[in-house]
Amino acid sequence: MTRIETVRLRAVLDSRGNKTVEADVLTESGGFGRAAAPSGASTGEYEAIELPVNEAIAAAREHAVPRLEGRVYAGDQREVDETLRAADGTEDFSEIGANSAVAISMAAAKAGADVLGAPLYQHLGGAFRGGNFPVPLGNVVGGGEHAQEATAIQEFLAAPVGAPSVKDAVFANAQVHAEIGDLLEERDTPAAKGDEGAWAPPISDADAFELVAEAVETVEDEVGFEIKFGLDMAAAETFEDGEYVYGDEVRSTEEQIDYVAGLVDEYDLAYVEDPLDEDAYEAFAELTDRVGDRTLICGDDLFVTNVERLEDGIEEGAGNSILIKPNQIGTLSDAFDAIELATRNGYESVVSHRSGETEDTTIAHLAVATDAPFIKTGTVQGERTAKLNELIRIADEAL
Ligand SMILES: C=C(OP(=O)(O)O)C(=O)O
Ligand SMILES: [Mg+2]
Repeated sequence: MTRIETVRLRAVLDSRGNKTVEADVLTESGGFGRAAAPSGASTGEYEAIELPVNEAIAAAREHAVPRLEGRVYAGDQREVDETLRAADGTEDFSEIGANSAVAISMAAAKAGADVLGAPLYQHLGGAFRGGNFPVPLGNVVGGGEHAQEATAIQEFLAAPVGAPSVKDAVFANAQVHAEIGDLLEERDTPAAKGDEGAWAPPISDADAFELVAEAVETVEDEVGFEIKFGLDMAAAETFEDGEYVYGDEVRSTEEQIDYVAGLVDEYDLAYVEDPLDEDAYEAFAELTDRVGDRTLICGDDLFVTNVERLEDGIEEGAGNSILIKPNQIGTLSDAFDAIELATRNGYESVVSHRSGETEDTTIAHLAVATDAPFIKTGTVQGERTAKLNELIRIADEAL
């Protein structure tokens, strides 16, 4: 019933104005799914390979599309994704591009859901999913690789952990974003916005901590539930010759661990992503030992949504949380496997967007389908609100 009839690929624009791959999957019974690949700026060294868009499309048309059309069922996600892997023939999708692979994988999932007449999260997660919603981590101030002349730390994230509903959480994050805009104006601090719509003021990290702490406290009082905040330190981007270089601050590994542990306690951080380099399993484990009982230490560039890297992390006790970005690994099945392995081992999953995004909403469904406790998908700007509004619709059973 869900046999794939046609796969169409095209180049479309992402939120940075770069080209990205969009896929349409049509089934013989009239099912339709469309999805587009996101794209990172602070990409991990061990991510699957994103090819130049025209190359990715040409290679996928040559190697993957003929194996899918008329042969594979869109409703059988494992078979779709195994076919993509077989068509590619490499570990890292360097033949057809992880951008083509993930677009086709997600489009097939949507076509499968369409034929079944079920929302995507239910097709992916089964009949018992849809009751739990992720806490959205909202990027409100940022810099690093996402904005020039701004904070050295890549992302300051609002974390409305006490919100009674996903809708309240989404609105609270937007309130924190607005409050920071007001505070910056009051202080005559000019601020552009970074790739994800977060404020990108030309201030030090220390000033940004005070700014975010004040905004979070104000909004917490207004909404009446607990809002914490967290960070994506994207430390692999700042690791040079064995040292962490954040603006004028240079720290050894031990100093970086002390610094982050101090921040966790001073600001009661709920979440710290990539506080250390992408190869620093041991240092991750040391930091997790020190503060893992009171905060999430999340691996993004460390784990790159890769089951093998996560297995190594579990063995060493590195982190207690994994960022899940389907395009880092290339297919939805791989992303599912990483989430399931994480859950079985007490690691929290944070389903995530990329800094370059489209209006695609697949990750909202993936988070609900897997009961992921967190989603990181921005705060404002259309390509971010597309996912947030989809979460609200899912909660409202309005799909
Ligand atoms: C979303 C992120 O940025 P990018 O997509 O640039 O890797 C991140 O580092 O978590
Ligand atoms: Mg990150």
